[in-house]
Amino acid sequence: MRSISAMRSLLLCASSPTFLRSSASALRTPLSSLPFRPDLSCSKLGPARLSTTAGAKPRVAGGGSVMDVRAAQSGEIHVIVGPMFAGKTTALLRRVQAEAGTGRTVALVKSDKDNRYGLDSVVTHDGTKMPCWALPKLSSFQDKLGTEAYNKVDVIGIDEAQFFDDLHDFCCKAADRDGKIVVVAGLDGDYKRNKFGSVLDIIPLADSVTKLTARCELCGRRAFFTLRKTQETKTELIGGADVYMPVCRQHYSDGQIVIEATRIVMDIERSSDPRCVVSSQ
Ligand SMILES: Nc1ncnc2c1ncn2[C@@H]1O[C@H](COP(=O)(O)OP(=O)(O)O)[C@@H](O)[C@H]1O
Ligand SMILES: Cc1cn([C@H]2C[C@H](O)[C@@H](COP(=O)(O)O)O2)c(=O)[nH]c1=O
Ligand SMILES: [Zn+2]
Repeated sequence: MRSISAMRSLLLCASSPTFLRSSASALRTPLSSLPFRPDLSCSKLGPARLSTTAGAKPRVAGGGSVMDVRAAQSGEIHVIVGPMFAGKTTALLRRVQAEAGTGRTVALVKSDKDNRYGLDSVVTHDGTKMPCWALPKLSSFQDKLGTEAYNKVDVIGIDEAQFFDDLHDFCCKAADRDGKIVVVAGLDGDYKRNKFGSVLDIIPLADSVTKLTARCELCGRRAFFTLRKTQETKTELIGGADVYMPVCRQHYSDGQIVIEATRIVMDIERSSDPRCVVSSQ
């Protein structure tokens, strides 16, 4: 009993404003003092990668009571997964744009492994763009921005989340400790339908999880999987429609058979090629 009441006192103490760490929401400042105020047009590319629009809106209205302060501190994690071409990046940009539209300060991050369209922007398969930070790891985000700017960020959008090894730790800290809204988009599975990176590890941390589907390129039904069209077997292989296609369950299975058959034929051709004969000695 004593330990339960001790725990309760600790929790009450932890919810007092003085105990609370400084956070994005607590530090929310007039927009005029923010470092960047670009026009948040997805199709416009500019140097600024922190975005907001007019009239900063507090995450929790009015009050000022302990409960309000605690609620205002509370971060969120929203996860968007699905195969390639499902619209994950489109959904991420829409969400981040909507948040910026309410006056929150947003920052967008992607892995620097994804150099398909340059490193200064997140780009969807149909060409919608938004400026971003391209980082090797998420732990470098705060350093890149500087602590002052980091504290002013309300919403962090992460694209290509499967490429970040430190995704779990970063999301935990950003949402739980720093009160950020974190919106994560990434592949839940790789071309073999194995879990990809740490994306699935953040599901237990999430407020919401959305699994999107694409259209099967072969039959037009809903596509849940990504088929790799080449013989390359390494897990990470940057590419677009040249290398991958979204497929339904049936065409994923058929695709594996075709790819395996192609591999066998190529192996046979290679072994019967006189230039490839290896001495048995
Ligand atoms: N098989 C495909 N090949 C190329 N582009 C596609 C294909 N299927 C859908 N798209 C386009 O890709 C857009 C989604 O792009 P995006 O949001 O970048 O998806 P994701 O991030 O899930 O890969 C769709 O709105 C559509 O215009
Ligand atoms: C399936 C699969 C994909 N990738 C790479 C290919 C692309 O560069 C990205 C996914 O981009 P998208 O925005 O979701 O279209 O991931 C990979 O490296 N390995 C895979 O198995
Ligand atoms: Zn199909």
